[in-house]
Amino acid sequence: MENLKKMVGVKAAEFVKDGMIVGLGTGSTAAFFVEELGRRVAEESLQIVGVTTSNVTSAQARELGIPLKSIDEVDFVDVTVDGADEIDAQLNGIKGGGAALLMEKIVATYSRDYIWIVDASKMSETLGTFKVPVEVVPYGAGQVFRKFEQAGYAPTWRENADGSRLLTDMQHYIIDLHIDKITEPEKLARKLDLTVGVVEHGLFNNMVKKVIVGGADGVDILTK
Ligand SMILES: O=C(CO)[C@H](O)[C@H](O)COP(=O)(O)O
Repeated sequence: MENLKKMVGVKAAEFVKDGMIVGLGTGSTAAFFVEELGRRVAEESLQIVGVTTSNVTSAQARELGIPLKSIDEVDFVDVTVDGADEIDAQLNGIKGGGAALLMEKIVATYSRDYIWIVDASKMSETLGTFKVPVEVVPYGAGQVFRKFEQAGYAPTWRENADGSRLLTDMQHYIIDLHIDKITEPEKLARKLDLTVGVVEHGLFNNMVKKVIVGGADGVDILTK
């Protein structure tokens, strides 16, 4: 599995050229992409500026010597490469397994090209195998949780290893929704968008342009 993640991370780095502003995703797969960019910065004098999607990725990029800017310091991002938790046949996806969905969605929104890198186990016909993370402001979060219970979404709080409630980099909570088959991801996204207290959710519908999938037979590139 680690080999597959590395393979797609290195492949995605081929889309990064000198002078680009690059969105740096979050997670174990995106970390291989960032690592490869760091190698090229050090060994090949690759000139790029990174815009990161989490504190963890910022720390990794700094360690590797990749120059960084915030999303507000750039006009746009040339290309963002990120992982995903589940992708359906139409290339809609669920993200946020690493609790970075808000920053990830903001950076993706201002990116001219947006690429996901995954191993083949993340691909499915219909979304729903993975939980849908929803980022909520702490004030009134219990009310939002109850609303999700009443809607039949079987919500759970995202917690740290010690059982305390996880706070995102943006100081919000995550409520995970367990919905079996999400046949209409756009309808669900609209409902979540309209829920007061919800900052963002992990449904990334119609956003990605390319998916690089690593499997036993090598790398496959799916485009939209
Ligand atoms: O959305 C994310 C973080 O919020 C990650 O991209 C997603 O969870 C995939 O991570 P990994 O590559 O470790 O499986």
